[in-house]
Amino acid sequence: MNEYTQPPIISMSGLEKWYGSKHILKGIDLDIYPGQIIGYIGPNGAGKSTTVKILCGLVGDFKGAVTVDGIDLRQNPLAVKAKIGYVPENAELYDVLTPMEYLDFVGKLYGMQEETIRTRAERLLTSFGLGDNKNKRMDTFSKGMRQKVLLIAGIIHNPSIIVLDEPLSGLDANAVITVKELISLLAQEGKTIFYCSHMMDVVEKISDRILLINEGSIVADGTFESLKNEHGDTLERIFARLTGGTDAGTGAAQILSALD
Ligand SMILES: Nc1ncnc2c1ncn2[C@@H]1O[C@H](COP(=O)(O)OP(=O)(O)OP(=O)(O)O)[C@@H](O)[C@H]1O
Repeated sequence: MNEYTQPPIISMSGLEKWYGSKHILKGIDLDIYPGQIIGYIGPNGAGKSTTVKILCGLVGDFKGAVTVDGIDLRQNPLAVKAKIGYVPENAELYDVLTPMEYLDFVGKLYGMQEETIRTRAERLLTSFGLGDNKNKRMDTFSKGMRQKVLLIAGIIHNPSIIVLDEPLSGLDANAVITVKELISLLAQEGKTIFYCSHMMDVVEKISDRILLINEGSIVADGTFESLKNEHGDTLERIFARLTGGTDAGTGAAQILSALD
């Protein structure tokens, strides 16, 4: 199973997005193949979330074409949404609900049977250490607990593509390990993972293909090994070199001197 034997599961061509006069995405052409773990990295404001929100049908009014498993996003957004599980970075949860109620709501939006939702929700909540909290209102939850519920909501319908926007923010070290492991297992099952993150060490380890976006354009695309051979030894340095960033020492020194 690789890019040469199967058609792409996600195809973007000439993808452009403007917000008012701001040109956010400047022509993205990408073919992503089943089972790939894509690490999508780039500086703040580069366009990562915008790309994935378009892919997930949450942002419209774009130029270019997006197809998912051969389905055109513009023509059939509902069919595309059914194939994708989206885990946003900081979503508003319905705080007054319990995880079980929230997951029931989400599962029904995906047309799942009540019994399947309940069984899966209970098993997933237990796996994430939230079994004892499944019937507690989420307004009492910590950031990490909420993030876990969002993760579960993103995968409960067993989608073939999972899009994660900074899924590890707020998670403790144990949960980070669980999610990293989960991403690998999901990919082994043939699911495609599209993973936006600033955590270079994690991206380096789990991705089999890294995409670097800078100012709305993809400036690097390859395995970590191939990027390393071409651009530098660590993902942090590759990132800094290709996005015109300063090295960490210089940046920190500038901040400190601004306090003089
Ligand atoms: N709804 C919106 N209206 C206007 N501008 C927006 C909107 N959403 C995003 N932008 C702008 O689009 C640009 C790209 O934002 P985006 O959230 O895609 O970046 P990102 O790469 O995900 O950044 P970060 O790493 O900070 O999450 C930013 O300049 C942002 O201000």
